[in-house]
Amino acid sequence: MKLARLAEAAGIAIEGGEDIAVSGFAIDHRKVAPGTVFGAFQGSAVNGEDYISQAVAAGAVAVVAQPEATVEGAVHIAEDTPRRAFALLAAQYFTPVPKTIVAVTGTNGKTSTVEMTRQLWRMAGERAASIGTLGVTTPDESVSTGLTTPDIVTFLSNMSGLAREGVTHVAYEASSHGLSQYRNEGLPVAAAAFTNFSRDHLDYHGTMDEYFEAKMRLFDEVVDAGGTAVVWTGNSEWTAQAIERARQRELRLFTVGEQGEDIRLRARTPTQLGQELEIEHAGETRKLRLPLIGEYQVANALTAAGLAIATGTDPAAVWDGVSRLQPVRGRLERAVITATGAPVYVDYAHTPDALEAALAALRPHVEGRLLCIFGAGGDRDTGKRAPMGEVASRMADAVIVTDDNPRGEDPAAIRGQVLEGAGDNAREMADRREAIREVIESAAAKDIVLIAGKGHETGQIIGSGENMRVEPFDDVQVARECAAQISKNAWGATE
Ligand SMILES: CC(=O)N[C@H]1[C@@H](OP(=O)(O)OP(=O)(O)OC[C@H]2O[C@@H](n3ccc(=O)[nH]c3=O)[C@H](O)[C@@H]2O)O[C@H](CO)[C@@H](O)[C@@H]1O[C@H](C)C(=O)N[C@@H](C)C(=O)N[C@H](CCC(=O)O)C(=O)O
Ligand SMILES: Nc1ncnc2c1ncn2[C@@H]1O[C@H](COP(=O)(O)OP(=O)(O)OP(=O)(O)O)[C@@H](O)[C@H]1O
Ligand SMILES: N[C@H](CCC[C@H](N)C(=O)O)C(=O)O
Ligand SMILES: [Mg+2]
Repeated sequence: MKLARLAEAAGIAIEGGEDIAVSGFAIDHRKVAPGTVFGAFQGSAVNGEDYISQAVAAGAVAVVAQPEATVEGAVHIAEDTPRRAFALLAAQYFTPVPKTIVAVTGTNGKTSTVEMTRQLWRMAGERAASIGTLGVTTPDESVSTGLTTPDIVTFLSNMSGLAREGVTHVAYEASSHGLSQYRNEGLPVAAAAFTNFSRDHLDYHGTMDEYFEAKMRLFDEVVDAGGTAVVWTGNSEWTAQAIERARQRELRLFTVGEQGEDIRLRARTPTQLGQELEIEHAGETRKLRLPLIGEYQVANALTAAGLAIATGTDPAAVWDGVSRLQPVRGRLERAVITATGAPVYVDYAHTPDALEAALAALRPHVEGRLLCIFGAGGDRDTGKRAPMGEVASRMADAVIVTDDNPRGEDPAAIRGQVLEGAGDNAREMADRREAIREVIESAAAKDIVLIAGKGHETGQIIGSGENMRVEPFDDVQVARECAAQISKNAWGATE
């Protein structure tokens, strides 16, 4: 494909390029091969512009970079927002793409919502996939990408790969990092959802307002003009602002929730294994059985239903699908029931709001004590730690603060910061496996155990840079091993 043609289709002005053939795109100079367009971006760790000459030496035919950057020996595509221009250009190269694409943003619930949207489409007979924290999930397999929002080249090539496999519907998760770094751009996005907004990632965004602005790029710029904004109507001021932004862009507004205009949640009754919902849609009231526990999953399931309906799926098939939704890996996943009969749940709550939602989800099912084990990640927003301690202490009966990916920080210092917000019912225990073992051992028949923070993760990240190592650790698996070991001991079996 010729550079000039790609640029023209992307609406980017360049001089020449008629004879230059493009054979790929890269944002890391180590991935440049002859014929590559290189995106040189200023990052938070290094400046990609420092690698331009090495990229050209490796065969880059064009470099998308700020006007001030020096490019010799290749076409300089000079743009003030090079990440955006690069995305638009690359999107012309990675084709075809699935015909129906939707995106989900919000502090919590993105992974659950994209996964449920995928399930609803699939049950309605579409070939559907999702992209997010759990990786790329297609009708045939699930492959992890490492990040919630992959880099732009991986993202676009995944999208066209999915289209080539015959996938027609994709729901992707738009994290605030991904949005602010233009990691998913350039594709037609028919509908975008906003789940909720609360504290996280202030290490990166600085203030709540800036964090919100990053998310709002989804409504302001990424979703198609004339597309749909699906908004879960929590009670927060942020929801109202998101609705206002959708109005300003003249998007079709589709609101969901207790105050929802399009899908109204009229009643919710927890049952032993799920919940009964009464909803109103298109002037009709209907009762649904959601086979998942937790109020927060109602928000995600109905937001997913909104996305499916907004993209033309038959509502009858959507409502039928809601009653058959499968649990999302690591989100209130029941790992095991202890020998005494206490269920042990694993959840990915890693913000104060999510921890509150997860504990609130379990509370109606608790007849004895609610026991909670969690930690906070290193090299991440430090200000969320004490509020997480406060929430856990307030909502659970007993709390153990342990380690969760300490990365480059001193784990004891992280635990200390969490404990600053916690009360007398909380204590610390560095070793996560030990903490899980002890709680499972002490859990009585009517207790419920929540192990929060790592969800689907399969490793404990310790150290950073060259000293970084990942020790295998899977909360679900560890809980099962501990429960099995304890029941074996209880029955007097020998090793
Ligand atoms: C802070 C952050 O988000 N960093 C991400 C970002 O890096 P950056 O653009 O700042 O890159 P940088 O490392 O400073 O390098 C600048 C540029 O130079 C290039 N480079 C760099 C070195 C070199 O030798 N040659 C070279 O060309 C890099 O490819 C890059 O284009 O872009 C990189 C490529 O896309 C990501 O790998 C990297 O994710 C890091 C590893 C990370 O930990 N990100 C986390 C915080 C993250 O993004 N999380 C969110 C999830 C949040 C949530 O779910 O709530 C996510 O979407 O995954
Ligand atoms: N709608 C919701 N409201 C409040 N909390 C939620 C909601 N959905 C999920 N949570 C909480 O957040 C955790 C993470 O959920 P999920 O993975 O779906 O969110 P996410 O937005 O993708 O998170 P991340 O930013 O890490 O990718 C859940 O395990 C649960 O504790
Ligand atoms: N995507 C989130 C996940 C955090 C999960 C938690 N286990 C941690 O490591 O903090 C982040 O990168 O902040
Ligand atoms: Mg996610």
